[in-house]
Amino acid sequence: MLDRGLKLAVTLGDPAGIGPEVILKALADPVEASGAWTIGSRTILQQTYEKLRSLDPSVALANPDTLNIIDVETDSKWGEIIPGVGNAASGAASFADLESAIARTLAGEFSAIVTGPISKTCWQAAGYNYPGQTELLAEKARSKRFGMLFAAKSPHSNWMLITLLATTHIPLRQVPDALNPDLLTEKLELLIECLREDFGLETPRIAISGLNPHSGENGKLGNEEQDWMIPWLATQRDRFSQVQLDGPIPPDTLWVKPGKAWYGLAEPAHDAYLAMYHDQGLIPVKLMAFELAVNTTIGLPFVRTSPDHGTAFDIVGRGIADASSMKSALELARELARRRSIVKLGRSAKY
Ligand SMILES: NC(=O)c1ccc[n+]([C@@H]2O[C@H](COP(=O)([O-])OP(=O)(O)OC[C@H]3O[C@@H](n4cnc5c(N)ncnc54)[C@H](O)[C@@H]3O)[C@@H](O)[C@H]2O)c1
Ligand SMILES: N[C@H](C(=O)O)[C@H](O)COP(=O)(O)O
Repeated sequence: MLDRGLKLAVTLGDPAGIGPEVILKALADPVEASGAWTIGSRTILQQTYEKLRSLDPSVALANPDTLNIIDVETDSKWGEIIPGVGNAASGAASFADLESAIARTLAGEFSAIVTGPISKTCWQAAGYNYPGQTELLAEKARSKRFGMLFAAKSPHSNWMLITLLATTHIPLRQVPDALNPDLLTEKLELLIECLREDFGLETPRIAISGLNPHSGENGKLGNEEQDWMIPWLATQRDRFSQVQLDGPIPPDTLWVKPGKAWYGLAEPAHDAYLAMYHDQGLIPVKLMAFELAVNTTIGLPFVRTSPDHGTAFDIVGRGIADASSMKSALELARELARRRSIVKLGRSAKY
């Protein structure tokens, strides 16, 4: 087997959130647990295990005693970690876990990182000024070009819904100024590379969203489409003759067809979607596929996936957190890492 020895680093995310719960639930499946190393507090895993067992002894859970754990205990100077209450201590812990996972992966110890959900507010409380895990991963890996891509496999049709966000963790007010031809070129190039290398789509069909209502309605409802998006797209069509590039498509109707394809009611018209901003792309993704979608960072020298949900502090300790997205994140990480190792083997065989 080519993936023998494939090792995944699985960070707990914010230890006060549902990360530890969804990890124990997902790793209850021996296939998911194989090659997985959790990075974070053993004590938190043990406490979560005992709490969930006390709520429902029949629930399928990995026993921490059977897991590979890289134990990272947080310095007591940060104070106490309180389940369901994110604070500086939980922020410092999730930051330290991720730093450890990145350093170990860059050193060759792991093939991929699967991150539990963190709270950006708690990172800020601990003094870490990053908009999210994506940006820390890119900085540590020295990746200048990177992107936040969501992938979800439809249980109705097996179709993979793939969405890249052109802008990510910035205020909505800043979006129009952040968008420009250079940024979209970078994101489009990354998307095409990823579709080819990670998803095996050599001649992908990509739908590019407009920014304004009705894509600006010929300049009546906004000018970005007329001023630069339409000319930019014409240039990209010349550059990528093997790629179908449609757009700028009015954002309100762009996700109607993928919605039908997701439920198996129509053939998909595109292989991937480029959304202009966070919620433009993620409202449809999470509406269709909250339980299954995976957040993956593209442009890194290693594979990184994460569930699409957050810390869900409101349901911590109740035993009701759904682990499906974490399971999908583990599966996609394995699939992408395996694919990359095959490509690498192929390349080295040629020389
Ligand atoms: N991968 C990540 O690190 C990641 C992803 C998304 C959000 N976040 C962060 O998480 C924090 C909380 O974000 P939010 O409240 O907007 O979103 P959230 O996803 O944490 O919660 C939204 C709602 O969905 C529910 N929910 C979430 N995951 C669930 C699950 N697995 N099972 C059952 N119900 C679930 C929650 O109870 C809540 O009602 C924020 O700091 C945000 O930035 C992190
Ligand atoms: N924007 C993502 C989402 O809404 O699911 C998530 O916050 C990503 O965060 P990271 O950069 O921490 O992966």
